[in-house]
Parts: sequence; C-alpha cells; structure tokens
Amino acid sequence: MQRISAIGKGIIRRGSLRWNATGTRFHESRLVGSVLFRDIQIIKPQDTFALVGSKKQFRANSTLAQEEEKDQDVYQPVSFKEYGKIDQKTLKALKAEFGYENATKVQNKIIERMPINGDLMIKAKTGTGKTLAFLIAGIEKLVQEYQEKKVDGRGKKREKIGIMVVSPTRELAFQIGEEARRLTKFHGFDVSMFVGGEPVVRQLREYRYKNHDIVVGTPGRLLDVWENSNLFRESADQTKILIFDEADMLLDMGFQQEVDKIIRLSPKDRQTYLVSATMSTKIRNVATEAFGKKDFEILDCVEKGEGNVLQNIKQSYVSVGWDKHYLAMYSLINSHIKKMKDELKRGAKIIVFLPTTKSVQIYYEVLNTLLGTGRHDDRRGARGGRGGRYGDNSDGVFVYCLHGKKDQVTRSNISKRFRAHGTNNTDSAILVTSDVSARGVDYPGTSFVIQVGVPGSVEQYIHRIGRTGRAGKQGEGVILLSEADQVFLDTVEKEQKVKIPHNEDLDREMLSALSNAYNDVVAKEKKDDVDQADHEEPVLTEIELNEREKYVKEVQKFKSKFDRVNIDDESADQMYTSFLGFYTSTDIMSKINPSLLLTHLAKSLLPFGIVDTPPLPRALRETFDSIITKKNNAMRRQNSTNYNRRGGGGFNMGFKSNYNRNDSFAGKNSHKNFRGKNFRDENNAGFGESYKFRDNNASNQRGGGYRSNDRNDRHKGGYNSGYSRNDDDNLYSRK
Ligand SMILES: Nc1ncnc2c1ncn2[C@@H]1O[C@H](COP(=O)(O)OP(=O)(O)OP(=O)(O)O)[C@@H](O)[C@H]1O
Repeated sequence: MQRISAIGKGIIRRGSLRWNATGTRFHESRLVGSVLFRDIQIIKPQDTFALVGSKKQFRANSTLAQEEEKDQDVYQPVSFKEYGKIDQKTLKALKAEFGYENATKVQNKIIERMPINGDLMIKAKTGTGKTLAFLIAGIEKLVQEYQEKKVDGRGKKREKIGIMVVSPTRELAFQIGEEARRLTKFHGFDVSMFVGGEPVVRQLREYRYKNHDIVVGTPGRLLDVWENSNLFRESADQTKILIFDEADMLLDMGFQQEVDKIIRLSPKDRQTYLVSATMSTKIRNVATEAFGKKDFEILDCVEKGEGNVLQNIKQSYVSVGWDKHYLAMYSLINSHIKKMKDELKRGAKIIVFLPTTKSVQIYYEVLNTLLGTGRHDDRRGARGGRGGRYGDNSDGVFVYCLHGKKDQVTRSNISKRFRAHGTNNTDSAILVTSDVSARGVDYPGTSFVIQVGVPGSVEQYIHRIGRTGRAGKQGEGVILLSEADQVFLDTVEKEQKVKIPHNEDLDREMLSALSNAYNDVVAKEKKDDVDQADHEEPVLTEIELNEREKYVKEVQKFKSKFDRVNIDDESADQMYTSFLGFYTSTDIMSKINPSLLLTHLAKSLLPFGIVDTPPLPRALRETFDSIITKKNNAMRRQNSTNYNRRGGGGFNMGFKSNYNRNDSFAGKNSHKNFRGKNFRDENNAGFGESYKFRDNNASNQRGGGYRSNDRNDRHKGGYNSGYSRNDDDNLYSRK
C-alpha cells in the first residue's frame, strides 16, 4: 500500500492517481533522468506550495502521470470552514495570510477534536503542518476563554500567558513565532520571543508593554527569565497551555534539566501538548511526567507498521569512504542541479547535514569553493551577491553555512536568506549545516537532503530527511556511509521497516570510475614527482574502463577547484577528533566496529594531504577504550567459540593494533609508513595515496593563509572545546 500525503481539497482516484479538486488540481508522475519520481502538486500559484515550475511546465510533466498507478489510501482534505469550529478571524488569517483553504491530515485530526480540554501528544510525519495544527488548537482555546471572560484585543492588558511554546532551536522558535503572529493577526494577539543569543533586557522590556497571549522561546532562555524576572514569573506562573514542539528531542536529549524545571514551575492546571514526528518509547515514559501523571490523548497520524518517512521522499545511500566525500558530493549535487533544471526548469535547494560544527565549517569551505561563489557571502552583514558560475551550472549556486556557534544575528540572516531562495528561478542554493537545522525548520522548496555519515539516531535521520518533501512536494535524500557506518542501514530497516537502496545516480561502479579517473588526473599532473614504481595500475572492469574517459573531464574540473581549497592541518585534525567524539555519543556506536571506524574516519584527513591521525584528548581515548572493553565483554559472553576461532582478537585486537601503531594517538608523523600503506591497501588501488595531491608540507599549508578565522583558536583544545555545549539551543554540543 502506497500512501500519499497531500494537502488540498479533492479526491485522489484509485488507479488513476488523479486528484480532482474544486479550484485545485494535481497529480503527477514523472521521469527524471533514469529515476521515476512521483510528485503531487496543487496548481495554485498563490499557494506557498504551488510548486515547481510553471503551470505550462507542470502540464507537460503531468502527461507521465499515469505511469505509476498504485493503490492509494489517502486522507481527503476538508476545508477549514466546513468544521464550523474555527473562529472567523482565524479563518480569515488562514486564507489571507497563508492562502490555505484545507486542513492537512494532522490538522484535520486536531480540529475534529476541538475544543481540546485535556493534554495531547501529537505525532505526524515531517512537513505535514503540525505547527499550524497545534497553534490552531491553542489559539481557539484562548479565543474561547477570552470570549467567555469578555476580554478583547482592546480591553485590559492580558497578564497571564495564554500559550507558551518551547522549541529546541532558535530558528524553529522564530518560525513558530512568525506563524503565530500571522495566524492571530486579526485577533490582535501579541507574540513575545524569548530565545538565547539576543539581549534578554530588550526581550523583557518589550514584554512589559505587550499582552502575554503567546510566548515562544528556547528552554534555556525561558527558564532564565522565569527564574530571574518577576514580570515574567508572574505571567508564566499562570500559563494556560504549555506546548513542547519537537518534544522527543527536548525531553530525551540535551534539555532534560531545563524542561523538567519548566514543567515543575508551570501551574498544575495547565494543558500540555507534546508534538513531534517521532516519539520513542522512552519519550512516552517521560511524557507521563510532563503531563503531571494525568491521562493524555495520543493523536498518531502515522499508521501502524508504517515508517515515519513520507513516501514522496526518495531515500538512498551512497557507499563511500570519507576521503571521497567531496568528489561524491560534487557529482551528486551537480547531477541534482542539472536534473532540476532540465526537468522542472528551476534551481535546486539543497541541505547538507554534518555531525559537528568543525565539519560544517570545513565542508562549507570545500563546497563553496567547488560549487559556489568561493566568497563568504553568509557572513554577518555581508550583502548577498550572485552565486558562483562554475562548472556545468550556468546559473548561480549560493552556498551558506549555519551552525550553533555562529552569533544569532548571522544565524537569523542565513536562515532568512536560504528560506527566501525561490523555487521559480534557476539559481540554486546549498545550506551546509549541523543538526540546528534538523528539526522543525521549514525551508520551502528544499529538493535534496544529503547526510554525511551516520546521524545521532534513527529519529534524527527521519527529521533531517524530512526537511525535503514537505507540504506534499517531492523530495530526495541521500546518506553517505562508509563501510563502517553501514550497520545504520540495518537499524533503519529494523525500526522503520524500510530498506534504503543504493543511490542510482551515483552507484558503486560510477563512484569507482570517478575515483579511477581522479587517480589518472593526479598521476598525469604529478608524473614528474610521482614515483612510478609505487603507482600500481588498478585492475579495472570493462565498465570502469569505458566510463573512465567520460569521467576524466568532470574530475579535472573538480580537481582544479579542489586545488583552491585551503584547509590547515589544525582544522582538519579538529574535524577528525570531533567526528570521533560525535560517534561515541550516537546510538549506533554500540553496533559499529570501533577499529573499522577509526580506519575509515582517518581517511577524512587524506583530502587535505594528511596521513597521520592527530593525538586524541584523554577523555575521548578513555571513552573509546571503554566502548571496546564493553564490546569485547559482550562478544565473549555471546560467542566464545567464534571469538576463539578468530584468534582471541575480536574488536580489541583490531582496535589495539591500530591504536598502538598510532602511538596511542600521541604523536603525528611518527607512523607515516604504516598509515600510508594502510590507506593504500584500503583505497581502491591507490586512490587514497594519490589523493594526497597537495604538498604535505605542514608549514606550507599553514602559511597558505586559510584560517577559518579566529574561531579556530577556540577549538585548540580539540575534542573538549570543540565539542562542548555552549548555548541554550546548542543541543548536545555537536552544533
Ligand atoms: N493546511 C495547509 N495547507 C497548505 N500548506 C500547509 C498547510 N499547513 C501547513 N502547510 C505548510 O506545510 C509546510 C510544513 O508545515 P510544518 O512546518 O508545520 O510541518 P511539521 O509537520 O511541523 O514538520 P516538522 O516535523 O519538520 O516540524 C509549511 O511550509 C507550511 O506552511
């Protein structure tokens, strides 16, 4: 059974995949390159998700609609008006401010139950309109109360907080605040923001003169003002409705303490809503606490046995080593941009997720040089310019960098600018970011999500990939996994009942052909320097030989651009260390072979000409030691026969040998031979070795001028300082 998540008014006919609607019409299936995408669209230009391309283009595409005819079990949208439960002023805002006439599935479920008097747990897939769903429910409750108490917009100041929304990130808080403002425009409600990174004094000053209808904030700042400002405390102590958006993230990780306190401080007779696209079992237990042990209703819009990722998001993985990420991404992004332009006559909107701040900074530098302007247009106060005009993309490619260690003004700026990238012109935009952008944030028109390495959890994978395919649009998500990471695929399959296939646009053979072409280009360029005796000619398959020539051109372009990338040793080392730190904190670490992980992660240094892994901070080494000890104990218990047959080695053997040969990570440059050999052995006939196209002379590189500005200095402590949590919405330090 295939399910379509669709928003609009009409009927989808079984078998014909046709949506017939009053005033709206949509349906489509189309061939994009070799890949079949099914797309669902509402053709209504004034709609914010009247989608890709012109009407004419859409009609042209929709001739392919009948190609995919499958059983559909689809929610039939209901007009907001038809419920007869929504106040006229809210209805007016839904139409005038948002251009929406029909409720989405989750909105439908909530509106049907209105007025909501108890506590709620709301679960629905990403991008299906949960924000408006909980806002409508809360606002209508407030409107009802104000009517009963005869309070109107011009009356006495409303001192008690009507609705308090807690968001894990600042970007999401601003987004919710903005939607609340628009939705209550005709009610004359006030919305106040309390987020970290902005002057609290100013926030409180504004608050003093406002009605306290709706407050939106991040946990740290909300708690701060609750505990330290009488003005805020007096209003918050009487909060009527408390809403936790992305509740599982708030309650499960990072913010446990703050959230516990907010729950304790808020009045017992409040209503509570917990909202998310994912609700782990653990969260359901924690929720009991949040609801003050009262009964609560669960509104689950995901059917039993169904995965949490929308069907209109095409998922895939690419099996690729950390040394080849840039080449793989260059190819994937270029072909996605081309596909969007050829098929839909629009630019691409791409989000690239990295696990740590340091890696966001480095991948941004590289992608900006490879595909964008190469300038740092996203700096605070910088004015936007045209994007790059490189490579096959004759239109601009704007590359942005966003993570939790940027100051708030810059973060808001970048977020605004990336959001504004339209879907109706041929410029493309790439946002290189951390998990600050993983949850809840709505960047309309995002067509492609790339995840680099494993995410923190399966839930995080779902939220990240959910930044595309929103509001019924089509989307595509790719995850780059090394051999060590691929246990993640089994976990997704087990938990989500979805098998993620290998990417068709960049299959194994093509990737290998690209790598070989790369080797050829490097070998040619270096023919005077390279010791030919050392350069083993790889044995190629027939396909590889044929494709080889084809890819040489693309690879030459890639290389000439990559040669301009200037990442210093220190930054690359910090990235490597931060990756290890990140892995130790993930759910998946318990399933990963640590020695394999170390070998693979070390390859992330190769593109920058570094063949030695840096010394690790003690805390991180100890964490790794304990992971290995635990794994070995578990292995011994579980399978002593196998263990013995493997010579008693197990993980310990594998890890220790690397570990020791790396001089316990204590010294660089002392084990070059081992490391160089190791990579050569593992890298497709010498790809890793020849990837050292840059002069590996540390002083040259350092003198090269690349410094990702003073921020580097803050990371000098490596793992510890680069990885520590430093603000209220920094989640668990990876941002
Ligand atoms: N009734 C509607 N009709 C059309 N579009 C809608 C409707 N409701 C919401 N949308 C749009 O759908 C998109 C996704 O909505 P929203 O951000 O609320 O999703 P979400 O379910 O909260 O996703 P996430 O789980 O990622 O937080 C937004 O662009 C929003 O404006």
